[in-house]
Amino acid sequence: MTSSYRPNLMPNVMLLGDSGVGKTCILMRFRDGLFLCGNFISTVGVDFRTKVVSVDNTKVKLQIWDTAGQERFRSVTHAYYRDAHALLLLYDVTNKTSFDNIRAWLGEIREYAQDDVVIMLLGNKADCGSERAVRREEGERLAREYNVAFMETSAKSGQNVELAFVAVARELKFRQNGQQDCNKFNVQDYVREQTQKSQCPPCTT
Ligand SMILES: Nc1nc2c(ncn2[C@@H]2O[C@H](COP(=O)(O)OP(=O)(O)OP(=O)(O)O)[C@@H](O)[C@H]2O)c(=O)[nH]1
Repeated sequence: MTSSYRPNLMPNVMLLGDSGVGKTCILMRFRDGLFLCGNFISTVGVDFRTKVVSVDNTKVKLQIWDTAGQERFRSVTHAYYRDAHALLLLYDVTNKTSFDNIRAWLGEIREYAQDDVVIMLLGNKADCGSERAVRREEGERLAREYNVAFMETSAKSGQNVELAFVAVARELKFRQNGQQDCNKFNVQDYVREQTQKSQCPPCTT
């Protein structure tokens, strides 16, 4: 029956961050499980994809907007902020400038997005160990300062990519159910727990 495929929730999720940080690759990894190595074609304006995720028994159809990081498209992308329910804000851990620019991105978010938008900061390209220019702790500190969730990701290895989208889907589902004030779900705690679990050494008992 078609009704079983009807999503309960269809939030808009936007990908933001400097050009080249990996927004399109994160989306391709999440949606199609693919990574096209070395294939950098800058997004023009805004691109759109959907993917359904299950949160407990709720189907959440994420409507994902992949924006161009290039400055010349800024006025186009600003027009979409207002309709976003969640923002995944990326920097590239091998590119210090992209990290330094996060404060400016957060300023734009404050100016153009809804006050209650869910924001998650992602340090992408975590697979590039030897080229790293931004330490994980720096990302964590910045996220704490702005009171947003944080994790490092890799579109190449898939590290934390699914988790990032599922975490915002969970947060949005709980908010829609009016449970945001009940301490039942907190996206920052959830992300911290889940990333700690994945970093734990294997159990020996
Ligand atoms: N090693 C590594 N490379 C990545 C990763 N994510 C993206 N890249 C590479 O980074 C480059 C840019 O990726 P895109 O996803 O096109 O970047 P973007 O943020 O969408 O860029 P704009 O569309 O210009 O805003 C490509 O050459 C990708 O192959 C990652 O997690 N690890």
